[in-house]
Amino acid sequence: MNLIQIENLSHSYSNTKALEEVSINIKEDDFLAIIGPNGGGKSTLLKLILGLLPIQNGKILKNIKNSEVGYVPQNTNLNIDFPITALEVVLMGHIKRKRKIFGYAKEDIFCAMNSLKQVGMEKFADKKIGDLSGGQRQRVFIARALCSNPKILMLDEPTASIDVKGQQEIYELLKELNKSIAIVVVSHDLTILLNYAKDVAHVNRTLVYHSLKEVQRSVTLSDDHLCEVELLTALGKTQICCNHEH
Ligand SMILES: Nc1ncnc2c1ncn2[C@@H]1O[C@H](COP(=O)(O)OP(=O)(O)OP(=O)(O)O)[C@@H](O)[C@H]1O
Repeated sequence: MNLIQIENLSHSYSNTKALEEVSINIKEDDFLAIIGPNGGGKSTLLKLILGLLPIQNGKILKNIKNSEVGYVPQNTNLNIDFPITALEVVLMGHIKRKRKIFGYAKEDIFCAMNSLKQVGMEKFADKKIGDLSGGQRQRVFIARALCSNPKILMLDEPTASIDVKGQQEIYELLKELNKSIAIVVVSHDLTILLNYAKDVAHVNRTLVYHSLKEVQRSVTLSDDHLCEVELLTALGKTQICCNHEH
């Protein structure tokens, strides 16, 4: 089932045309990587899907509620010195939360703990967010986005400034979550493309969609090792061809 249908979406900022005639569907079991050069329009696309920017041209049809689109923004490492625990960060994402005068409602804490459990961080509930590693912190932000039981989880550069081991753990977590939630990741990191994503959308004002299996097959067929530049070049084109010499 299509959870989100995007049809002929265009968006401009004063004189800059950021997106032009972009169409793509997001289905319930998708693991979609959105890649492309700096300034290509990836964040604009994400913001339009999330309703953070008004639609100028084209359509976004959602077969789910807005609250069922979970979002993990970029740069969530900001304000890590703020004295707040992992559990409190997750509670902040609880849309139905009834704030009591002192503390939180029991059912909200139960829900938040459940989200922390989903990302393997329940033992760190009372730790200050600033005392966690980059990878652990990102898991907490994912838990926050899981609070509203999303059908799609959208993440903007989820592994930026996280060490390799932490990145791997985040990807494995996303793979696990993808058993029941569609995952959409904006990333410059090709690991996610090569090992985790099922499909890829290359966004550079226009959008070119590829099934990743087909891309990998065509890129690896002509070579023993996968050249990242070739892969990116191939993804930027409608026709994939990697028969040239190294
Ligand atoms: N608020 C804004 N006002 C004016 N121009 C903007 C604004 N936001 C983005 N742009 C321009 O729109 C284009 C697309 O930007 P966008 O941030 O969507 O790209 P991106 O692919 O997410 O880039 P990056 O990979 O660097 O984050 C760029 O040319 C950018 O300069």
